Amino acid sequence: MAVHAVRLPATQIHGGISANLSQSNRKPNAVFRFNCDYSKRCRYVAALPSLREDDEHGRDNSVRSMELKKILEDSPLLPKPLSSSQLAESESNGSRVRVAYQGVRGAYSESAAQKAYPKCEAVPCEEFDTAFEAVERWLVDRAVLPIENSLGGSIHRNYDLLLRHNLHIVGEVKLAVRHCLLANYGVNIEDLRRVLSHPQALAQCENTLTKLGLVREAVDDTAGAAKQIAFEKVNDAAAVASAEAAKIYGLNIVAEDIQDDCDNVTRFLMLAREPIIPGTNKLFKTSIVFSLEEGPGVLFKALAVFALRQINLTKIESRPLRKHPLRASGGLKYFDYLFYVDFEASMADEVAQNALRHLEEFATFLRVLGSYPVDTTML
Ligand SMILES: O=C(O)C(=O)C[C@]1(C(=O)O)C=C[C@@H](O)C=C1
Repeated sequence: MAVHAVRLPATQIHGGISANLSQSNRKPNAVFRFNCDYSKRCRYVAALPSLREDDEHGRDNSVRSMELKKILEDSPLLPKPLSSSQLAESESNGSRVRVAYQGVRGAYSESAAQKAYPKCEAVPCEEFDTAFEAVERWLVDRAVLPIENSLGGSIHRNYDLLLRHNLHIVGEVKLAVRHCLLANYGVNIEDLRRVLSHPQALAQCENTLTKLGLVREAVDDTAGAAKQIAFEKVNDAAAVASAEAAKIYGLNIVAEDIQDDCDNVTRFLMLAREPIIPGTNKLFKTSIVFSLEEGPGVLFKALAVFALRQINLTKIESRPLRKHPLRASGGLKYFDYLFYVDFEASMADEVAQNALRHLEEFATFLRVLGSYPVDTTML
């Protein structure tokens, strides 16, 4: 068993995090952990004979202590002291980082977590909120959550949670999503009446599912749907999920690439307790959220602060301002909104700082959610 800085009941360490997070909100003692079995180490050290003046072969103490040192250094059971190069490496590949994602094993979000932090320990969470809280309470180091999809659009829940929680966006990762139709072995496509999946996944396969005439049933995540089909051994239903989920839950792929467009990409956000220091050495993006007074042209004016400075906007999303969703004016009621904007510039760029200073002059609220490197990988 790995030694974890945050002690959780075994079910939480191995089985993911459920919605009840009240058990632990302590900070860990150390950020880095060693993958070493300490109980084995104690047994190993105790088994070593104690140092005497000389041993049965007549070797003196200094020779023996060198041998001992070598044994201890070479032992795979003992942790090696961390070196600076290891620290730098673990930061770049995410090793030893615990990353929360929503769903069960085999979910696309798990693949996104692994793409973002290649050697991380991916920790499944029941809900999006749980993943946010797990980071806030130091149960994990990061969360990787979907924010938008090229076919299905925005994942509104996560926009709302970004504002409700105090995490920072430290990166983004784009994942090509290729859906399969999974059923139990022996079940043919003609036997199917129902299909289970995450609502986003069902929406991304709208055309295929309509052609097949299947009744949609929404569940928490794609891999959860696959798990349910396998565990309940149903023969009239299939799951929309990944080929990876088929392997994990022992299902048969009855149809491949069933998404409505071959370019089906989901963008995920990497979230952390602390922001990263924005740079100018690569392409950066900044995400902000703001609200405005009601009135003609106010949104036009807000977006002009970027246009005037040649700053490219990559996303704009509006969400109801939950605590004050309606505003009364002149006997009429207006909806009140929050605007989420992503723009292509780093907060280290003076031009971006000027744009936000300008926006601040008339925005009723403004928060920078993060300034982070753009995911430029080709999909
Ligand atoms: O259900 C999953 O596998 C997820 O990771 C969730 C999710 C989403 O929320 O959009 C992620 C990627 C796909 O777009 C479909 C579903």
